Amino acid sequence: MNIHHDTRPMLNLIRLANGEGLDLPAYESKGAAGMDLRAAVDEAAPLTLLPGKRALVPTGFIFEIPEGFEGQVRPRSGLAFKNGITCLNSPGTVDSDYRGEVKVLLINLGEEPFVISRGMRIAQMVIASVTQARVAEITEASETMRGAGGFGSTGV
Ligand SMILES: O=c1ccn([C@H]2C[C@H](O)[C@@H](COP(=O)(O)OP(=O)(O)OP(=O)(O)O)O2)c(=O)[nH]1
Ligand SMILES: [Mg+2]
Repeated sequence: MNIHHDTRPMLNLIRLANGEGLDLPAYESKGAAGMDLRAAVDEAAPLTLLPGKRALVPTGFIFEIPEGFEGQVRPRSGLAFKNGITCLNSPGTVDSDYRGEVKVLLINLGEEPFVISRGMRIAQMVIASVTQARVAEITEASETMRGAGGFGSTGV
């Protein structure tokens, strides 16, 4: 018998009151890296983001990111290209121990007001594995060819 076992990490979601009726965050194509996040703004009160302004937009869900992973909140290129809408803290970091509502910090870098209505796909979240390092203070760094050269030291 052929047993198909889904080995993908499990992402548990808790729907909050403001997420009532919203589609679950979802991968919009088979190979999509990120799941689209929807705006959990009030149906009767869309959010207007004026040029140059920012807003923390709720998603309506608590994400239980599995241990050893993070959620990266990234802009959608279509909104960035067409409307100048991006994530100010891109990529946003959702820690695996965070138990608050995931929110998206959007900024309008465009020239027109942008209206965010309920259910609009405003950003995407990529689940990525994380390595935590141990930290040790030392007095001398090991020698390398590069040394302290950086910020364009190798030329263009
Ligand atoms: O785009 C984002 C970024 C962060 N968060 C939540 C989840 C994350 O685990 C928490 C803290 O984020 P971060 O560490 O980036 O912010 P901070 O300014 O360092 O806050 P804190 O002191 O709470 O860590 O805020 C979001 O919901 N969306
Ligand atoms: Mg932090």
